[in-house]
Amino acid sequence: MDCFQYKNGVLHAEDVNLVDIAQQYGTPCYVYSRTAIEQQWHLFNNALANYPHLICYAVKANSSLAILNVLAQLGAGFDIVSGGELERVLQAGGQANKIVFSGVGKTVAEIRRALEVGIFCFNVESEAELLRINEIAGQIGKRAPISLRVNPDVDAQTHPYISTGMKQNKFGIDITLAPQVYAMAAQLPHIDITGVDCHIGSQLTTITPFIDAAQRVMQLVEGLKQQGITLKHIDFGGGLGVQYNAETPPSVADYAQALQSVVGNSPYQLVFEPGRVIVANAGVLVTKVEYLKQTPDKHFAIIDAAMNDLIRPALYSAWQAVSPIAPHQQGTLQTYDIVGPICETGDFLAKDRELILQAGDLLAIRSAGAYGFAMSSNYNTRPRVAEIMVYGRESRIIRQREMLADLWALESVWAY
Ligand SMILES: Cc1ncc(COP(=O)(O)O)c(C=O)c1O
Ligand SMILES: N[C@@H](CCCC[NH3+])C(=O)O
Repeated sequence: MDCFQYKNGVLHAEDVNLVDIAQQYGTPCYVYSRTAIEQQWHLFNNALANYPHLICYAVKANSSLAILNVLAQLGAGFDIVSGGELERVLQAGGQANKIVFSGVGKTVAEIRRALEVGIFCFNVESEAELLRINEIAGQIGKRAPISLRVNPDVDAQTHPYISTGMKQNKFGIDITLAPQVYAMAAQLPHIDITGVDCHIGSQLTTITPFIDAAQRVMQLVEGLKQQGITLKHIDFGGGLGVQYNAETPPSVADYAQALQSVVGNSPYQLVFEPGRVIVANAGVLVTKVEYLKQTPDKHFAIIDAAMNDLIRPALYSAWQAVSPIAPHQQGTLQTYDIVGPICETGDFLAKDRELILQAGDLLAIRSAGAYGFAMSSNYNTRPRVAEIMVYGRESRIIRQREMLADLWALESVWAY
């Protein structure tokens, strides 16, 4: 079920009218549908029902405590990439023993804390990191569960900035070198080898790169067995794409089926790290048109949200749908660039959209639940916006709009 639908000519989040949301909480604001998140979770979980599995939601996609809490209650594990994300997950009620820790730059303090709370596994991205984890585990009298994140050199056919599984990327350990790094790990006194991991990129819309990578990982796993190294789990990362526009990403069921068939009847626990597919289409950014502006060349709709609130269009030329919340029944269709008030030409949320608009209209930027608020900033001294969660007929504020004083609370002037 699509949780964002028009009812009586007004866009709703579940049963809540988005005009009412804008009045109650102000604009801009992010609005998330709790039901949509739950639906996506169940879709993913059910698709893996026949296999022992652990779904570790990728916290970076949307790390709001309320969203982490919804997923924790559903039994999710979490994929984290920083000490900050670790504390967020614990704060939101997530279980430490369902956390995988990815990322190329884990610090001493982050590793120590993860060992102390007892995470499921470190996804190790280099030999140097492996040695560091071994040393810290030794110092505090623990054994560290690890998997190597391997780089299978597969083209994920996505935007180059979010492709991670090619030789020239900084991520993972070259898969051809992995057998020798596993051999080294097996000799380290404070390391427990538990699995293997691979994440080749984000917003993948075809299944072939996933299958290519999985086949390479399975070859490695077979080779390791001959070396006397038996794994317990295989982590296929995240990356499944969603529909923003005309993409036709594989369904969750087809994706899960394809990967399970590569693994066959092997006795491994399968781990996944989905982010976007769980939350992207569960959120919208609600914004108001401040002005309409016409130049000899163009029509602009200047809105109260900007690239600091949602950077994906500026950063990746990403396309996200723009829906009028209470569309006009009549008026003139114009082709608008939807732009923010920030002093950058790259400050656009959408380009060339055919809309009937007036100043004061409310718009919903769709598919904004993933990598939206999480990537927002205070550029141009703009307070980060409020976040609202909707469930059925109810809405709650899950993050207050920042106040200006918050923005300089940590600063001081140097009176000289
Ligand atoms: C290691 C890792 N796991 C999981 C994800 C989640 O990816 P996605 O949101 O595309 O599912 C990412 C981001 O691409 C990542 O870097
Ligand atoms: N931030 C990216 C996804 C990056 C995934 C991080 N590994 C996006 O908005 O599409």
